Amino acid sequence: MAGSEIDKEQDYVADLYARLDAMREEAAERLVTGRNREAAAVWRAEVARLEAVEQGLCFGRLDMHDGRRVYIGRLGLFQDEGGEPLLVDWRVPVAQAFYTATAIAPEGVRRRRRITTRGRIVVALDDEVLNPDDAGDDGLVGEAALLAAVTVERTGRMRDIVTTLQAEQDRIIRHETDGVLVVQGGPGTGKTAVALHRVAYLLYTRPHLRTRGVLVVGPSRLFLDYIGQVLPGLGENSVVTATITDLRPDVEVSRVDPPGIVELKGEAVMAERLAAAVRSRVRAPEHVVDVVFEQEVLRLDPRECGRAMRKAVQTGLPHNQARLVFQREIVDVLVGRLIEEMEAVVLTETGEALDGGSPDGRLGEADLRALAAAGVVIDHDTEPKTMLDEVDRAGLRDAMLADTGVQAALDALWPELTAEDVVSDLLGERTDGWSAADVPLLDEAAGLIGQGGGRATFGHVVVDEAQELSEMAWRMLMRRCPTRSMTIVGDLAQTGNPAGASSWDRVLRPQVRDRWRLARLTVNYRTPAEIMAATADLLAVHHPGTPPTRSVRSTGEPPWRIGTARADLVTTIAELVAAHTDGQLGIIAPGSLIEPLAAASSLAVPPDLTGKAVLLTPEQAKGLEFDSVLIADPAGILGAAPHGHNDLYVAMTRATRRLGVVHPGEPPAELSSLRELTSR
Ligand SMILES: Nc1ncnc2c1ncn2[C@@H]1O[C@H](COP(=O)(O)OP(=O)(O)OP(=O)(O)O)[C@@H](O)[C@H]1O
Repeated sequence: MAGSEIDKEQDYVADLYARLDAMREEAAERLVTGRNREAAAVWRAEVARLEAVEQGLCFGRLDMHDGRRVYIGRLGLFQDEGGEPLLVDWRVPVAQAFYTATAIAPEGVRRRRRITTRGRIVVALDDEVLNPDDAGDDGLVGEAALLAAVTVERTGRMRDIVTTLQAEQDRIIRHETDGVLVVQGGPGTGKTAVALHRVAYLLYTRPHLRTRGVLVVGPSRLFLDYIGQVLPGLGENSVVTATITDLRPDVEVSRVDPPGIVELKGEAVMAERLAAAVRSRVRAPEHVVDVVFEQEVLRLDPRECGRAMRKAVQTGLPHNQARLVFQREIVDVLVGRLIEEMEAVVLTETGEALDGGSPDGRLGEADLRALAAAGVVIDHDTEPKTMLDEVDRAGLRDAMLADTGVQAALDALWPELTAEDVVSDLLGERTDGWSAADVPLLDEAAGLIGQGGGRATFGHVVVDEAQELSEMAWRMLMRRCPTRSMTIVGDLAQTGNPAGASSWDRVLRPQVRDRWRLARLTVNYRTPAEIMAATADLLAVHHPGTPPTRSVRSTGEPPWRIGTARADLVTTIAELVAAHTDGQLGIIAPGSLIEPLAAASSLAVPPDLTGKAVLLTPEQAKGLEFDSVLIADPAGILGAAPHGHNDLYVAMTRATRRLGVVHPGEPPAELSSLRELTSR
């Protein structure tokens, strides 16, 4: 590329940064002089957005057949207000061709130019002329830049891929569905990256989501830290990230359930059981209930109770709120009864006959006669009057509701519940702490009894590693997304949770019926072909029919295995870790080996993702990646959990370059075809 061409682009890029600097200055000034808190918040967000786009502000240019030239970058810049665009945001329609135009379908593009910058300096230009005559199409766009991006050394923090997004990814990012979009794809196909870029896209194209809020759910805090820089790097700082457990910060998780229990607690039928448990706490009495109020014994008929209960249930309110309706109904009955008795006393003093009045406290015929005999004038033109007016009745109602005796009687019929009581009663255990699998149960119970007030909801929810969610966790999430606008990404072959998904239809249909669309990603950008080939046996046995992903590159380095005596496993791994110098190393081991391996190699527990060597379980490794991966005791991983084969698959597919396996004794059959190293 002629130096002068780089110089020209350098001048252009320098102008873009100058414009950016001017906008930053203006935003900073407005932040200082802002009139109120809302204005300050807006300008603070704008300052953050403008700061975030410093690296790689402009990364592409399209030269169109009609002579237009479009520069593409992380945000839109204009000459001045209402003026010519200098830089087009990657999310606007005209920028799409940068990702999708091919020689066969050039979309009006004559030339696509990639502009690589370091800081504010243009260091390389890479041109593709889209000429239908030389369309050797492997489906990849900007292959050189893509390969450079996927081979770069990993740092323990995910980066955005806005400069090298591929067409199949771009189509998902811009998918127009309002409902649920499920993205199924094998390991390394960019599901996480795509989900996060889709968030940035949706926030840009549907501004109302900024106020409604976007939630990104991930499998662990470790994973959320790993992806934490991506959206800010795209200028989006307003997204909430959480694990399912984080959504209930009031619940302290302190126990781990065995897999069989996790599975049971995750099943949707638990929702029915909880609902039945709550319903069973409301019980109509079989006999008359005596309610004592200020020395009066008021009799409550089972039928009256039943009527009040039905009325309360018919409101459809949650248990604790419906309880208030029930109480009001019953207290009305009791007040009526009390008034009857009070009036009976008055009337008795007149020496006349009684008819007991009517249940609502209105005067009966005999009462009216008795009152007339006593010289009380009744105005027959208006409603028959009781001797006590509405104010008196209201006062009596309040006094009754505040009375401990009355409350005790009402509580026995319809008790106030807490979610904690409902769940521990159902589980038949008075727990000394909660497990992660209990959280969706507590949340469900809170919804049933009306404890969930103030629960945050979101306009769009992204679920990553979505195969890990139990049916109960899905219910919990749906309560936070009333519009059911969601992007769900995952891989059913990687399910590790015993209560996780084996079919998208099965988990989603009960929630959204057929309002979901499936999109697939097929190209593996992380794992080289040699490593994917080594997973073929595992996939064939446990997920027959699952199409293997197509790796974008091979490294010429097949994965290897080393057999050791069990007693030597930890020292063998320690030696390999000590000898490792090339890039970031992930050591993936069954939970039982974490402590001894950490001690032998001075590795951090819990893992530190920015370390040169990171020790984790397959569960913790989910969604992460390392330059090299060492698997310790694959048979231990296979046997440690019901979905051990999926855990091993996850472990094997975390490497961007090299994979090694150390196995005590014979290797598991699925790995026996790996090249065996006899000496290290
Ligand atoms: N178009 C792309 N350009 C550059 N890098 C890419 C591209 N697509 C994906 N990658 C990189 O490939 C790696 C894998 O991506 P990601 O973690 O999103 O995959 P995944 O499908 O979520 O994987 P898994 O299911 O194994 O967790 C990441 O390093 C990501 O940056």
